[in-house]
Amino acid sequence: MTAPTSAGDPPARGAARTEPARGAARTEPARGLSIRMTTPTPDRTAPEPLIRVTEVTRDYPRPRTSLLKRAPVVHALRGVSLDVRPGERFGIVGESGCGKSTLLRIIAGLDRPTAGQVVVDGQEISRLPERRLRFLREELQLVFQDPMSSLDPRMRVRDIIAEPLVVQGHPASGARVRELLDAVGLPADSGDRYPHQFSGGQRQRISLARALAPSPKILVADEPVSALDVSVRAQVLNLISDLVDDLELTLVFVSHDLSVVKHVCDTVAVMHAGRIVETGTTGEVYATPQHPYTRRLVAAIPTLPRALAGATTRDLLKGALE
Ligand SMILES: Nc1ncnc2c1ncn2[C@@H]1O[C@H](COP(=O)(O)OP(=O)(O)OP(=O)(O)O)[C@@H](O)[C@H]1O
Repeated sequence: MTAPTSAGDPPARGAARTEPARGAARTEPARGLSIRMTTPTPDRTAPEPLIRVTEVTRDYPRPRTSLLKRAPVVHALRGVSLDVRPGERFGIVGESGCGKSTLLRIIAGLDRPTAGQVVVDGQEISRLPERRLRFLREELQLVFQDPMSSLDPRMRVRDIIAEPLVVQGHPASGARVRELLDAVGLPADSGDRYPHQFSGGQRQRISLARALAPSPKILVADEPVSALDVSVRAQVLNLISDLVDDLELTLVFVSHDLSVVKHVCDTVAVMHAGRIVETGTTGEVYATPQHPYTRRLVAAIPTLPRALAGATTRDLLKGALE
């Protein structure tokens, strides 16, 4: 990723990458999907990024409070620039209200910037009419925070998963739906059931299966585990990570939680008040944060006391069990 900067910010880190590439050969693909067997290594030398955001601003008008005054404006994004390379796992972190979801919506062509440019796979999308965004609807798929509200409760799971294919005019065979269910670790008969018959983690697996149905190049995830029980978060994060590897996806992953981004992403951009204040590999940003805001975020990551870090549940409950 090329380092984005905003006027007045400390310099963001450069394009140099010191973190080892996530390139080890894998032995097993995600279950049931026909895929290549090696993990993609982010292509640091690719001439063109898959996503290039240049000086994007987004202002939202607020309701007028007085006839005599101009309507106030929320500056949700203030000159954001970033590049995401093919195969990169790009995390965006920052506290609530800093503009993460707005940025994702603009990258996904669901909202338009007030100014600036967004190029996805070589096409400038920010001014394209909806009918010319069809390529984006196929290449880029989204997973949202709350699977219950993003899955239609009246539809069977098989129809939910097939929906993006049907909308795009592609055949949606039962075999393809079963293949996708298998890839996300759900039993084949899940297709006959409804979303409310699944747990939160399973519903997020359904969302992932639906997102993967059109074989996208880019997966965009907006806080995909923050509505889930802590106990299932790691499973869903590992699943996302494996699917991204196995299907050679490019991932854009938003979270307010740095430890979640560290788990999944190789690159991170830290957002604060509508700007990106720091970017770099997750390794460098977490080890040596440069911007004061990043330093505060990193310092706030909860860590177990060293003595407890390697302890088993039995060790921790020892006194109570005896
Ligand atoms: N459609 C809208 N109309 C008016 N203001 C908006 C709209 N969407 C977002 N905003 C405002 O823009 C700012 C950025 O919002 P955004 O949802 O992008 O932040 P976020 O970092 O994703 O926060 P969260 O994690 O809470 O979703 C906020 O002040 C928000 O209130």
